[in-house]
Amino acid sequence: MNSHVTWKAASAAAEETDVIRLADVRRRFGETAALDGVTLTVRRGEILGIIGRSGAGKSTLIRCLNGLERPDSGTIEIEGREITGLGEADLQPLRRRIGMIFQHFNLLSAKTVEENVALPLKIEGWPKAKRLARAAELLELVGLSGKAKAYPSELSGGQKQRVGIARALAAKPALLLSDEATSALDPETTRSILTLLKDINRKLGLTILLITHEMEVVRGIADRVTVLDAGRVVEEGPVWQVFSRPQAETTRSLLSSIRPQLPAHIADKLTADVGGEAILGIDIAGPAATGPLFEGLSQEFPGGYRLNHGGVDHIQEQAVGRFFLAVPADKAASLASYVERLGAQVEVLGHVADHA
Ligand SMILES: Nc1ncnc2c1ncn2[C@@H]1O[C@H](COP(=O)(O)OP(=O)(O)OP(=O)(O)O)[C@@H](O)[C@H]1O
Repeated sequence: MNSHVTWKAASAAAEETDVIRLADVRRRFGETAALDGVTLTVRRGEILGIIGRSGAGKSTLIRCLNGLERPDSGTIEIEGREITGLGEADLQPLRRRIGMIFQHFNLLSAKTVEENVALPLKIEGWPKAKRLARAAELLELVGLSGKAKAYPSELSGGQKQRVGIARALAAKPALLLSDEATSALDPETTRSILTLLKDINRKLGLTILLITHEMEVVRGIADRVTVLDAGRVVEEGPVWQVFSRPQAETTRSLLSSIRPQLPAHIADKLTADVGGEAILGIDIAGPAATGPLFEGLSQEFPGGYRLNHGGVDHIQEQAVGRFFLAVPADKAASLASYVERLGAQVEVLGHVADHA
């Protein structure tokens, strides 16, 4: 049977479904379970972030997705087609369905910007005029129309990544896989690249898989997030929900750089001995976070609490609040149940003898 025809048929059948589906994927290296039963989906049109510490299995996952690594067991479907059993010849068209961008851009220094962008089309056998026309279209999309004849060495890091994005999109992939694509860029350039990715996601309905250790990247543009730890999915969900109430210890630790933390001079005084003041950590997200939380608290507990630290952030247009309150120890339980009734999650972090 013509594999091109079956490929097309499988793609058409999966058009309305998920772009990628992994079910119970396992891959060991000796004693190390790099992927230990990973099940996840990337839905068409979404931006999914995958985060995890070094060694969590992110690179192994990427290599399994582009067929460079074969799982020991489990299934990987791309646009409805199971790929784990495919040979090299059948993997080629699959690889073209995934456009990739990298931390160090991977541009060819001896080729011009337009030649770099057109390269995947040259490999596919497009005639020169057509591929240069497509390159021009893509360079306009990424805001680099004037740089077609420039060489990579003449570009800034942000411009190089724009070229990388244009090249990744050349063959109209089903998915853009971003492998730490902003890790080598300064914060301002990172923001401009993220804005571009979000823009392309909206304009073209492009599905994006972001593999990153930068929480800001996921907070900035992802719809959903999956957290990997030691080869397992330990948490997943809409970004605002996971970032407002991380449940797994790994997620809490990964997010510690972007969530308000109890100031160190107060944390240093915390003890497990009940007495003095209790220090409560309060997470409240969604509509409840912009409601009259403090007005209500002041009425219910007049003079009975102090705000130590915290604030309200906005993720995916949802308010995400995190506060640290000091409360007389004998009032802690009733105050905690009051804010829990408003939809907050409360944790007693410990007690301090004096005013902290
Ligand atoms: N080819 C290999 N041989 C032996 N062990 C490997 C191999 N590839 C990965 N591993 C191990 O599998 C685990 C997962 O590695 P992987 O590179 O996928 O993690 P990662 O999340 O990408 O880490 P990083 O963020 O540091 O790149 C690690 O413990 C790693 O040492």
